[in-house]
Amino acid sequence: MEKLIQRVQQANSLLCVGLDPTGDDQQVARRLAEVIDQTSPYAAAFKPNLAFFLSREDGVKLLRETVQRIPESIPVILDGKFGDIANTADHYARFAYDVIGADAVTVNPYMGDDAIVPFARPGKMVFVLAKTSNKPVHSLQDVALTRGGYLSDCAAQVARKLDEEHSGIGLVVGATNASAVARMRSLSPQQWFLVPGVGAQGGDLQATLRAGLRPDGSGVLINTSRALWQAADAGAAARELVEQINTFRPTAVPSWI
Ligand SMILES: O=c1ccn([C@@H]2O[C@H](COP(=O)(O)O)[C@@H](O)[C@H]2O)c(=O)[nH]1
Repeated sequence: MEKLIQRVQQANSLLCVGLDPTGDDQQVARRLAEVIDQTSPYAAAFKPNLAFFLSREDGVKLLRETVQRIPESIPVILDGKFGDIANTADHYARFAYDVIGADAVTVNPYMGDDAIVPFARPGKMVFVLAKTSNKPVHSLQDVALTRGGYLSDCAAQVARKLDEEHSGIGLVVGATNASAVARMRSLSPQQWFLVPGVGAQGGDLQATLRAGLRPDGSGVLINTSRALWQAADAGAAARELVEQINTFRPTAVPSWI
């Protein structure tokens, strides 16, 4: 978390650059290098999605090389949506942190605390799926509880409890439902949110930031993947997005000026 906070301050950015590489192997290697190099000045974090690498023959090698290309000062969140019993989760954690060199992961909380805790190593961050961005059917997350609230609230409560015990536990909250973002923020006033859904999924940036930003103008990482991958100039697109995000937060002078 310290690395993330330092980077957010250094770049004056809450942008998470998603890396969901598509195309043939040669194109992908070239485009990954281009996107990383062009967007690095504006990135608070990078988020490679594991599926887009594992679907290639040399996917793990490509993922390692991708992470190695990212400047050391910028946190890498490996979006693997891991979630299994503790001894299996421990192997996923070794893969993410020791093999790949990630600073953080995404985890599916459905199997409970022991699916999450092995990832909570000192100096690492864990983003727990709470209210995801996909629409429209949330037959589990939107189940209404008899005590009030929704099943997704339980994920937020588990993440908050684990954050108090281990620190560095945040939430994944989709940008496609601003009122859910607000509800998650009321349940987790201090935790970091990883927020996908802006760009290709049509999430409302302004409404999301209004609902999700902490009073200090931080605590939210806005992820966008396809919109940057497909941009003619990924650097310009990233910069523009950072500027839009910063109009909704108290800003310092960006480092790139
Ligand atoms: O709720 C979630 C959790 C994760 N994702 C992931 O984020 C990116 C979004 O990509 P876009 O191209 O910006 O739509 C992708 O890797 C998803 O797997 C999510 O979208 N929603």
